[in-house]
Amino acid sequence: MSFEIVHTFGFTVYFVFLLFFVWVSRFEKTSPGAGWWALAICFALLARLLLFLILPSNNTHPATFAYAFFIVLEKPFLLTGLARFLRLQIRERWFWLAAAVAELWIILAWSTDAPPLLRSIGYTIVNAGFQFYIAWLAWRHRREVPGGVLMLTAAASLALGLHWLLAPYIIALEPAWFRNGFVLGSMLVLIKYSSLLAALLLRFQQRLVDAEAKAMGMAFLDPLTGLKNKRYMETLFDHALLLATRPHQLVAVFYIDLDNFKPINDNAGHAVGDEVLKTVATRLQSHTRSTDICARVGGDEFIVIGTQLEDAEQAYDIARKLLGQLTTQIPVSGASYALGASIGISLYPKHGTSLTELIERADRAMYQVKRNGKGGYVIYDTRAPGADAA
Ligand SMILES: Nc1nc2c(ncn2[C@@H]2O[C@H](COP(=O)(O)OP(=O)(O)OP(=O)(O)O)[C@@H](O)[C@H]2O)c(=O)[nH]1
Repeated sequence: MSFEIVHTFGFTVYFVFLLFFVWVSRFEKTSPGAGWWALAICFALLARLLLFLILPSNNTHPATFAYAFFIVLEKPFLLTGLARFLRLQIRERWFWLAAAVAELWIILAWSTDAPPLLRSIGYTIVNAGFQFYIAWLAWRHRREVPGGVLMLTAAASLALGLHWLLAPYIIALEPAWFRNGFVLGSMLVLIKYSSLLAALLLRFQQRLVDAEAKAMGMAFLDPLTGLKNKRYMETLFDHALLLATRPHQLVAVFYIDLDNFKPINDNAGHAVGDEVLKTVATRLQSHTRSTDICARVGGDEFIVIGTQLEDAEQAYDIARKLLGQLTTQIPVSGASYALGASIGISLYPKHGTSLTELIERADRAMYQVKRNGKGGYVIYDTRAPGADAA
């Protein structure tokens, strides 16, 4: 490949990356780093451009000087970008100090016309050191970005570090390697910047997904108990779940209202009341199937939807089990509290085919238990006073 083609390809790709980084840095809520990486790639681009413009003059001296000078400047920007992106508490001034020492070396070595190997050794060590440090940081924090892209950053940086250390010796032994080394280095640089760009975009996407999940959680979960809330039952509950039951199977809706919860609040305080409600939620959840739904729909009111029941008798068994759990003393901060519960039950499809209908009938059945002295369970009965005509 000719010198011009290699470089033109290199500039174009670097320039596109520069635009990408600038573009991504302008997204609101993007992790920091993109702006620093845009600056870093600017220096890599500038170094290449100068090499391209000066080298054809057949005087390699100013070309390699300019290249060395600008390629060193890329590194502290690159590392600062990574430190900011990963929110690392590291002393960034050491990056700039190392870069300043390398620049001083370059100026002194070139102005005193030191032999090529001596000229390059100072800045190749600093460049390689930066690359190894980037590789180590990216590897250490590889789990913080999905998709393992930071592992790619680490691998490309490690390879670039080795490249920087070995290339001057290889070129001294085999001058024809200069162009191959340049192409190889450019490829590794591109892999590294691609992985950093991917890391930015993946983290951006991860934050969106997390924010969405949090918003959904806040909207449809009860903040105290972590159970589903009333809004979930009204808007998100999948009615198809009820209908998905196999033939000859039932779904039972249990409307649970705690008995004598108010005195706990009044005597022991709201905070203890809250702990009691949390224990109730845990007990309901741990004594129902994972396919069942547990929700808190009011202060001390809960709904459990039991799916795939064989017969109505099984609904009684569940109600008995839940009642047993709720009447077992609840320990909070060294004291123990006694509760009771009134449970009304409705069955799909016998008492309704929509969740609203089933909840309303289970609620009525629950009130029947309350009226009869609390502490029990009953299945909705169309013949009971206040029930709809069958
Ligand atoms: N600690 C706590 N209490 C709550 C919360 N939400 C509602 N409550 C209280 O729960 C109580 C519910 O009232 P009731 O259902 O009449 O109380 P109860 O003693 O169980 O009455 P019965 O159902 O007739 O047995 C009220 O005192 C509300 O203030 C909450 O999030 N935390």
